[in-house]
Amino acid sequence: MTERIVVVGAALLDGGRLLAARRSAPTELAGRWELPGGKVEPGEAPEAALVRELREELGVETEAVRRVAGEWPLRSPYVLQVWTARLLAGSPEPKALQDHDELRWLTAGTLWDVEWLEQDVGAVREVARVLDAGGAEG
Ligand SMILES: Nc1nc2c([nH]c(=O)n2[C@H]2C[C@H](O)[C@@H](COP(=O)(O)OP(=O)(O)OP(=O)(O)O)O2)c(=O)[nH]1
Repeated sequence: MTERIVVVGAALLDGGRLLAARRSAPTELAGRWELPGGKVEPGEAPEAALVRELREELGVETEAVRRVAGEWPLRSPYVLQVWTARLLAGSPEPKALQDHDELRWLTAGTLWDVEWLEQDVGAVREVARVLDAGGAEG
């Protein structure tokens, strides 16, 4: 059996905008933009990993809303799965606390203004469909 480890990416949506994060490390990924998130730990639900990672990396309180259809291969044994997410009432604004050096809220019209990690492009295309359909609400 091949081991497969899920990396959860958050499509954090707020007012029709998506939060993109620029990686600061490791060198081969630094400077490129991604969906904030990280590795799901053994026995952890992906939605819980998403909430934990966003708290650690961005200092925000969030909830996962729904899975975005699809799964994207990363460097073996990792695969990227994406959930839409929203900020809970009273959450602080996101800050680049860990792993990132810049954050940007993107609209459907500015989604491709940043240089996404190549392996994220398929996922961001799916998120674009969610944004076009009106966001995470509902
Ligand atoms: N978070 C995130 N990671 C991504 C994306 N695309 C992509 O290739 N990756 C890669 C980068 C890393 O090699 C891996 C996730 O690792 P990470 O460093 O964000 O996760 P983590 O906080 O759990 O890592 P660790 O330091 O605890 O090992 O997946 C993406 O959109 N979001």
